[in-house]
Amino acid sequence: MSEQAATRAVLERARRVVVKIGSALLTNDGRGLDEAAIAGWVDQLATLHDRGVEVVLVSSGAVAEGMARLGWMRRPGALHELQAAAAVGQTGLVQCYEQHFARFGIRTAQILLTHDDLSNRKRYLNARSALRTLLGMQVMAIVNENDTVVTDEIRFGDNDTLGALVANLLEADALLILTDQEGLFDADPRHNPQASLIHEGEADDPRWVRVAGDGGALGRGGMATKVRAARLAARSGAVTAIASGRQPDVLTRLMAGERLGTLLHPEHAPMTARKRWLAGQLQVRGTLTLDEGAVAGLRDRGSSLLPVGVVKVTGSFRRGDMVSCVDEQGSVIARGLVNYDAGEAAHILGMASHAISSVLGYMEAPELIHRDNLVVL
Ligand SMILES: Nc1ncnc2c1ncn2[C@@H]1O[C@H](COP(=O)(O)OP(=O)(O)O)[C@@H](O)[C@H]1O
Ligand SMILES: N[C@@H](CCC(=O)OP(=O)(O)O)C(=O)O
Repeated sequence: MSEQAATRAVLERARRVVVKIGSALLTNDGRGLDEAAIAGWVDQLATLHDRGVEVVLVSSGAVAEGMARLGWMRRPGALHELQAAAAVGQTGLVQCYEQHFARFGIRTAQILLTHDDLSNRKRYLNARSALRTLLGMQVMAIVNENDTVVTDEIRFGDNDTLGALVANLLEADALLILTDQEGLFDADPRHNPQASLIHEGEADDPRWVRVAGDGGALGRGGMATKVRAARLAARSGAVTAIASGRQPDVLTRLMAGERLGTLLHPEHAPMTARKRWLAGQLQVRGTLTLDEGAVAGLRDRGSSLLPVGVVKVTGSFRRGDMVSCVDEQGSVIARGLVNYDAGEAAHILGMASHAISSVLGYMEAPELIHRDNLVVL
């Protein structure tokens, strides 16, 4: 078997998949939901469901449908208006899916998540067990961001990231991202008609970040967030396909191993669930700059981060917050939950751990970040 065929066969074997359908595709050129297209994807999802593939759907479209229902021609800039449009549109979105899945006797459930839900460990575990239970009951879960309650600071914004985190949560075999382009091109085809499609590659390949641009008028993150989503999904071992939702039978063809769209596969062994949860956190409260020895310790030996390897502390964080670890050139090396607040960390940086109690008057822990709470990126 050729290497390409072997790669595509991953999808033939996939038993649990997350399918993400983007705004750019769902929304009939900004005139509300494209119901005929939705009916077509539901037909394919029902086929996969009948074959015993476990599917979770991440669907955008609430804001666009809300705008159409409210008669708004332009996407509002103000957050409270976006929240209102999402509230109006989300009911229509789920109703549309529900009606079409009912043709196949498939029950549906709506799950609205925020970044907070996935960063709080307890709520993350709750979301995971609810989704697993729904899968066990063969219910089609339809996930979206809970746009009505998020603020700019804590929103995913695009649904690619949300799709990847759901793939992580469920340890899905694949993330299938449907959009309005055939896949990832070596330049944005909206501006470069000569751009050519990338068929296969590794999710972590730095070249993809350079070629992936932003989104169109309807979508949010463009290819940049799809490439990032593929990297996130790879952390739990999932392969990501990016393909055009307008291709007839795109989902069933992808799952039959057909060479459609772009396939980005994981290069490394999957991280543990806890490390993935750490890696998925978006809110970072500060930065620790590490010397060369500490960078090598984290990268090559999986060590904890000790104060002696830190040369600079920035930001205002408390014990237990997420901080970023960078090298002296500013490249991000790792991320983790810190054992000391910013003021304490600034006092003990560069010191041997046995000196912590004499400087601070106490010692919470000998390391600034324990290796169990640290994820190397
Ligand atoms: N390298 C690239 N390859 C393909 N599409 C790209 C690339 N860079 C930017 N894009 C743009 O990304 C858009 C898809 O993303 P987006 O508009 O966010 O859609 P969705 O709502 O489906 O997530 C495409 O319409 C395309 O113009
Ligand atoms: N949560 C938003 C979707 C955000 C969005 O458009 O994301 P994307 O489909 O990734 O471009 C909505 O339902 O309108």
